[in-house]
Amino acid sequence: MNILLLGYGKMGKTIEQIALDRGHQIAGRIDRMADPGVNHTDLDQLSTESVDAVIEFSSPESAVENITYCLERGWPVVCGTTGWLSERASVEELCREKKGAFFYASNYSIGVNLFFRLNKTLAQFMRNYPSYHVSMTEIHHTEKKDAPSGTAITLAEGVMEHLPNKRRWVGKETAGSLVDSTDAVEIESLREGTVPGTHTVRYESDIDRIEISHVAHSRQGFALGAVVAAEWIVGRQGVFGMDDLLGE
Ligand SMILES: NC(=O)C1=CN([C@@H]2O[C@H](COP(=O)(O)OP(=O)(O)OC[C@H]3O[C@@H](n4cnc5c(N)ncnc54)[C@H](OP(=O)(O)O)[C@@H]3O)[C@@H](O)[C@H]2O)C=CC1
Ligand SMILES: O=C(O)C1=N[C@H](C(=O)O)C[C@H](O)C1
Repeated sequence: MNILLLGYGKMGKTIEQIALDRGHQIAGRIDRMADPGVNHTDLDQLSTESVDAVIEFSSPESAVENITYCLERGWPVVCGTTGWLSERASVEELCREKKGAFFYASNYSIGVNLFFRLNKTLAQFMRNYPSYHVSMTEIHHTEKKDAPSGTAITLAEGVMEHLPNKRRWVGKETAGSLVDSTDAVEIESLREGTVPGTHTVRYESDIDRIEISHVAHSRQGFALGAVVAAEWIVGRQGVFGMDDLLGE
């Protein structure tokens, strides 16, 4: 399969290695260009048939433009970029309108997706124990542009699904300035060295603490999941996520 890489940074390079190991070819590698027009000129030179699927791991500012371009060209897109989800509805709408294929996951690692399920199950248990206060911490490398991480937001959404008194999430720094944050899941974002991604969900009472954590040792799991999603999306039409790939 011919894969176009949009974003050729830490993730793009890891994905390339895994894609080659799995027998795929790289149709192109597009990284940041000073002038966005230059970027598209490069893409315009690729024939539609030379790309079977696009894997997009760029930046919060460029993701929507990149995805839109690919959907217009009829290329299936697997996107891992975080920090752009306020525009998710319009991207998904465009995908349906174009009868295209779009796959998004805040985290492509199988382990994290198991952790998402564990998080929901734990939240279901905790529903009957309101003396426990839920909060989260995510730790990433210092180059990360967005906070909280996309994964932390997905975890907070999983908690909100099962704890009726939690209706939104807030960054820890904002929580302190709110008059009332009792209806919010507080997320602390820490940036340290080269940490690939650590997420902790915590339930704290006066008596004790229950905590679950996922610690990524490298970017391999994220990259492998994205390549598997690209293999899976070819020939499909619609808007997809990891539950479609892994089975509910
Ligand atoms: N869903 C998941 O499983 C995972 C998601 N991520 C997310 O993926 C994204 C990328 O992460 P990572 O690779 O670590 O980040 P990097 O900063 O290492 O790489 C991103 C690359 O994209 C380039 N870029 C910027 N603008 C464009 C553009 N318009 N078109 C193409 N490329 C562009 C950047 O160039 P320049 O440096 O010049 O700006 C950079 O080289 C982030 O949003 C991150 O949160 C990361 C890991 C896992
Ligand atoms: O930027 C990163 O590195 C990561 N981003 C994703 C996120 O925001 O959740 C996934 C992973 O944690 C690594």
